[in-house]
Amino acid sequence: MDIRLESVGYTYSPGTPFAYQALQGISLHIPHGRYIAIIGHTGSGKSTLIQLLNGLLQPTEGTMQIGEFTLPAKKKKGLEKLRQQVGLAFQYPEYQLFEETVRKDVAFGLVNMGLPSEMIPGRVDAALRLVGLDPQEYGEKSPFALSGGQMRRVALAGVLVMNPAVLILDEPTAGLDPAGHHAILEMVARMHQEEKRTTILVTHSMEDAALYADYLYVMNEGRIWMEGTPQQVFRDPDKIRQAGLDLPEITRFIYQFNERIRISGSEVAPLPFDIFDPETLADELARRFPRKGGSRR
Ligand SMILES: Nc1ncnc2c1ncn2[C@@H]1O[C@H](COP(=O)(O)OP(=O)(O)OP(=O)(O)O)[C@@H](O)[C@H]1O
Repeated sequence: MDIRLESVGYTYSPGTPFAYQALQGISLHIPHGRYIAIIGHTGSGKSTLIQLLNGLLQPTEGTMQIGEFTLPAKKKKGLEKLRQQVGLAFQYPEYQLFEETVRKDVAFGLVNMGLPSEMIPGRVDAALRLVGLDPQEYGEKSPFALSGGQMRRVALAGVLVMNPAVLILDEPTAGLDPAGHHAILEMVARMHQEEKRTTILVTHSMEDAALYADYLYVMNEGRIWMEGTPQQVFRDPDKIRQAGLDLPEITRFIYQFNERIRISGSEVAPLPFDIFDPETLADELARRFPRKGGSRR
């Protein structure tokens, strides 16, 4: 499902004294199957943009084409269908859990869309497995008797059960500890690899954007400030900082390392800027500084 936005703008409460233009001049093309990250400081327009993408808001300027859907749409019915195909997991999605059991909660969207009841249990259990929860073990539990990370998985299963063509995750790891953070993002990465569903991650973490996404949009004051692969975007630290953001820590290290070897006139080769994970960095450094004279043992 390709996504195209042409000069899209969005104004809250237009024509009133409270009118506020949150987005302007947004043009972008996301081909199907990409893993995108949207980054930007607080208030830069990320949430407004993703609410446009799933039809919760309609553009007040410009046009959008999301698969077969054209926006602004004249009929509400089309927007409901769009929302089924573009799944949006809000920040702290666990606050939206409300049913007595995990299975009932995950089934909610399917029941609502009128899917025949005999088709529901199979889809619900498959969605639970997809997020790493055993349906036998968790299906009949109360969602409120689960850990924060497990609740988030249940909420995500409730989005995935609709089998959306596009999955949007608004800060999916906010409030989780480092292990929970890593587990959720690894799970999303695995699902993306297996299912090639367009995935859009909204994040404040430059590290996560660089590690997981193959294309980034940097938002600043309601506009797209930069876009490109992580390597392209993080090659311009001044522009990143002008948007109130910083480089991933590994990229900062690489800049400093390359600067040191340049100043010292060392013959060590500079590090490439396409490294975003510690293991690859360690390998590159080990190659540049092999132990002399073999093992000491
Ligand atoms: N309902 C609303 N009415 C008026 N202005 C709004 C409304 N919602 C958001 N805004 C304003 O629109 C701008 C963009 O907000 P948005 O929530 O899209 O930013 P964001 O990048 O998602 O921020 P955060 O990282 O804090 O979630 C902000 O200046 C915000 O104050």
